Amino acid sequence: MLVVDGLVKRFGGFTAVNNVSFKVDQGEILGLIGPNGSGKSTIFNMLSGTFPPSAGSIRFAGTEIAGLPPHRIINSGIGRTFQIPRPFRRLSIFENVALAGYYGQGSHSRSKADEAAERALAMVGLPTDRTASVDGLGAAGLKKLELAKAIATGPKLLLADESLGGLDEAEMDQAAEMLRKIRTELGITIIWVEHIMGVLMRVVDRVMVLDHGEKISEGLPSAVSHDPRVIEVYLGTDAHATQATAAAAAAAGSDPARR
Ligand SMILES: Nc1ncnc2c1ncn2[C@@H]1O[C@H](COP(=O)(O)OP(=O)(O)OP(=O)(O)O)[C@@H](O)[C@H]1O
Repeated sequence: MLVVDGLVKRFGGFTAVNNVSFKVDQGEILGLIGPNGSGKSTIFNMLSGTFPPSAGSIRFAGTEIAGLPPHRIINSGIGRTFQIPRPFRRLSIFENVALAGYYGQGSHSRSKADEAAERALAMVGLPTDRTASVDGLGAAGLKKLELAKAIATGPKLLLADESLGGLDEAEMDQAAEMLRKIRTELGITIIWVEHIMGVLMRVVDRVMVLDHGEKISEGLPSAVSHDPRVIEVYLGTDAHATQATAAAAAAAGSDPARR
């Protein structure tokens, strides 16, 4: 579905992403991890058209999209969430999501945008009435709103920049379950950037690890969590817990009822 080849991003003389290649298959959840500043958001920004790559190719569903503007990319079926939710505070929850739906579909039908908003809000478990205010939402609610906005754009591929940092255990579990549901029920392929390995490793099919803008590891969670380089640059003292989570997820994954 997505084939990225030799992706490079330079900011002046600084190379933030250096010759990164990877593929994502239809229906997959790929975890994208790495230390702060390793280039994860920069990759998302290139995939979503926020800025053009300095070099390299991004093929989505067979079409080259590198360097296209964000509205063209969103209309082609790539949606994204942002780490820091910034909803329009003067609009209701519904209006925020409907606006995203209106922008994302490209065809500019108000009724289709409203329908997309209703479906997306029901999916994430937020009120579908037209007047509920954004002001009542806490951290978990704002993240749901962010997801609903992305879903309303009708993506085939979702770039989820989650950052579950501010949430409690139950809310994190719910957010992880939500991504699974989005994949299973809506058939949306997902790339997920998240620092909390105890949640991410339970959900993803594969993991790709960046360090200083370069891909240093890629594979099944169980294998990547044992990779000495990944432990050295990223997992550190979390390595054992991460390995245990990945092993438990692999065991659960062989049970079809859990997939
Ligand atoms: N617009 C920009 N101009 C200059 N440098 C930038 C720009 N955007 C990102 N960078 C630099 O590129 C590097 C990669 O940043 P990026 O935000 O992609 O990392 P990240 O892996 O997403 O980090 P985090 O986990 O903290 O979100 C960093 O050194 C950052 O300072």
